[in-house]
Amino acid sequence: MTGRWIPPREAQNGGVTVGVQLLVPIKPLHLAKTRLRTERTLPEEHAELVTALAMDTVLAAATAERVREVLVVTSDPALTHRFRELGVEVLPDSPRAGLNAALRHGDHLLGERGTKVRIGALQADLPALRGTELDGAIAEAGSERSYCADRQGTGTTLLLASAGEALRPGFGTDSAAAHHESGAKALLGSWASLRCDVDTETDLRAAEELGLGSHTRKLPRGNESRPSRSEIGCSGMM
Ligand SMILES: Nc1nc2c(ncn2[C@@H]2O[C@H](COP(=O)(O)OP(=O)(O)OP(=O)(O)O)[C@@H](O)[C@H]2O)c(=O)[nH]1
Ligand SMILES: C=C(OP(=O)(O)O)C(=O)O
Repeated sequence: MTGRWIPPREAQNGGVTVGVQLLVPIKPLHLAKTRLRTERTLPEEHAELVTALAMDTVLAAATAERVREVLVVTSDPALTHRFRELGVEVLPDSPRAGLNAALRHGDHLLGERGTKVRIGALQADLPALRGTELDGAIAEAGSERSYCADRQGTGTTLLLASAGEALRPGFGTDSAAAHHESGAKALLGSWASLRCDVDTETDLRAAEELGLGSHTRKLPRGNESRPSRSEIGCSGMM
């Protein structure tokens, strides 16, 4: 895909930039979303799936009125190329630095630019995301540090810093509780598309029921008829 998608919004309100800058972290493709991989998954198929999930997430987030800009944080060269082709800014990450380190790094880089913006983090695996639901969550957050839990209630799909503050990400196991303990307000709206992060096949089916974005929707599904990687003599890491 080529061509610019949607330019960052330049709205200003008394010198303060309006809207949230959302950081979307993505692991290198061969390391990401291991729970969606089976023995039968080909490396290039897996890379396409992870890319499609992230593209649908980023493109949907960019349609939200309350989002000024979406920035991908990754060290993956193919992802960097794909997103830059779309006109999405990509911030560099150091390989294997970890999710929270990647987000702190992105927050720091944006802070160095000196614009007074509100920072948030959005998971890259929300392929059914609707911009209107993201808008609803940002509206409910008001100016407070806030988080949106995933549909299981344990993880976090969206973290918003309060305006002018650092993000202080606490992603990882039980991050919803960690963000709650850090003083963030729980966002309680019933935004199914914002809560449906995709870690497993079951999650992917749930996202499918909500309506997948166009990149994920067009991928072939099901690989039961194909021989497994060991059957065709593949070994080692993807
Ligand atoms: N830039 C960056 N992103 C990361 C890093 N670690 C995790 N992420 C991203 O953070 C998001 C949340 O992570 P998970 O939902 O656990 O996804 P995952 O680690 O790819 O999936 P599993 O291998 O199944 O655990 C995903 O979009 C990851 O790609 C990192 O070190 N750097
Ligand atoms: C890292 C997280 O994602 P997941 O629970 O989807 O692995 C998180 O929610 O903090």
